[in-house]
Amino acid sequence: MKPQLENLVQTPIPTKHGEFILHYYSNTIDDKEHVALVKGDVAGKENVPVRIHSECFTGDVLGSRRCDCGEQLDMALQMIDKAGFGVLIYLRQEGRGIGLLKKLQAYNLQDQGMDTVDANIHLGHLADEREYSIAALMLENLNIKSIELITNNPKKIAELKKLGINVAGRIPVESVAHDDNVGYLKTKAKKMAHMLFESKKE
Ligand SMILES: Nc1nc2c(ncn2[C@@H]2O[C@H](COP(=O)(O)OP(=O)(O)OP(=O)(O)O)[C@@H](O)[C@H]2O)c(=O)[nH]1
Ligand SMILES: [Zn+2]
Repeated sequence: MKPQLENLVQTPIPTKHGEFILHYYSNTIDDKEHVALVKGDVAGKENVPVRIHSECFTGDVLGSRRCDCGEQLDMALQMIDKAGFGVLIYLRQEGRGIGLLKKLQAYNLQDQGMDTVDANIHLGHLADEREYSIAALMLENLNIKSIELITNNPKKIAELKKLGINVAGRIPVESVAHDDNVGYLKTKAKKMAHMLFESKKE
């Protein structure tokens, strides 16, 4: 049976990036609380700016400097606010899908010299175990015709296209690298094909 999604509640959330409507979804794929933060009128629209953000408790909530997630979240909301319409889909697939416990273990392995990809593999996981069918169902539920995806990750774009989402373009979201995350960002560029440091490539 095709996975099902239900839009159970919508409620206004005023943020520092203006007013959004938070949509709470239940689904038949997992028991996680996936949400979409929607600004303006997106139904029936083309080229809607969309950020599909995977949960990062350490980066999003604690402001960890090991990664760029918190900054990307903030930058994406700012972009959507500026555009006057758009969607932030917040998927509860912590740690690129391996969960918080394993991500924290992976951090300790990274402190012993492994990079973010090898640490996942050492723990018996894939480098990236995420899956975007819930995001695709949310976009369908919101009746969005085509999106401009806020991302540096080409794999995310390819996965969404495979799920039938019309990705009309990409909006880069590059934070400023610093000492605590530059190694992590370089690994993402080198091993995961993220479009980072492009202007600095010779
Ligand atoms: N396993 C693991 N997960 C991480 C690590 N650092 C961040 N994450 C998780 O990675 C996810 C974010 O993925 P990223 O690869 O940073 O970015 P992306 O979403 O693929 O790409 P962008 O759209 O460009 O941000 C979140 O779920 C984080 O919890 C790490 O070192 N190990
Ligand atoms: Zn993070």
